[in-house]
Amino acid sequence: MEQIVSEGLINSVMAKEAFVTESRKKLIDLACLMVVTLRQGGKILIFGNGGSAADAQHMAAEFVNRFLINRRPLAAVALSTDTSIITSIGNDFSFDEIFSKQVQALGKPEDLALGISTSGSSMNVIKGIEVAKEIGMRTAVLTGGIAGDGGELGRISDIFLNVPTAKTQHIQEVHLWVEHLLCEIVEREIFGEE
Ligand SMILES: O=C(CO)[C@@H](O)[C@H](O)[C@H](O)[C@H](O)COP(=O)(O)O
Ligand SMILES: [Zn+2]
Repeated sequence: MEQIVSEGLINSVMAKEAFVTESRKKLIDLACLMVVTLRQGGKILIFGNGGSAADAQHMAAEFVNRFLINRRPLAAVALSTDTSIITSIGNDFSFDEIFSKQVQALGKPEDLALGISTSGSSMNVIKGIEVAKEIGMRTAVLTGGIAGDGGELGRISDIFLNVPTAKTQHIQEVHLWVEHLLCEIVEREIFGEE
């Protein structure tokens, strides 16, 4: 048990370090894309599966309510939360379309689609990003995997932030850290130290 704790700590820290070494600039680029989107009256549509579905709604809550500063709400919607929409699309059409149909319904060219996938290969996230591109939206993804190219999602998105480790749990741990950093940068850029 001691070993599990020690290895978990070391691997988690190493995943963060590897991410920052590779993607510090891309993190800032994505934060800037979010700032531009929100300043121009666009919204951020966030989606992913499992733990990443939880991340999507966690992040949307930080934007709509607050992160560190009391300020006006920022426009963000998690597409992983409406069980009626998700089950009806999954039941009547395909689970692959649970995000793409919502992006079609809500997305506007001035919006940003943010997909989250530790494998970079979940078909419903890929389809969500594809539809966002068709609409003319900005697109970004948080991915993982040792290849470092973000998989299919990395290939089709404007910006991808990849966590270069094979372990899903550590990719998710870094994703949450990155999501909080994005919220902090965006909030400070738009509202300063209010
Ligand atoms: O939280 C975890 C694993 O830590 C799982 O729920 C995980 O998110 C699910 O298996 C997802 O379906 C994985 O999808 P993805 O990240 O590869 O797109
Ligand atoms: Zn998990």
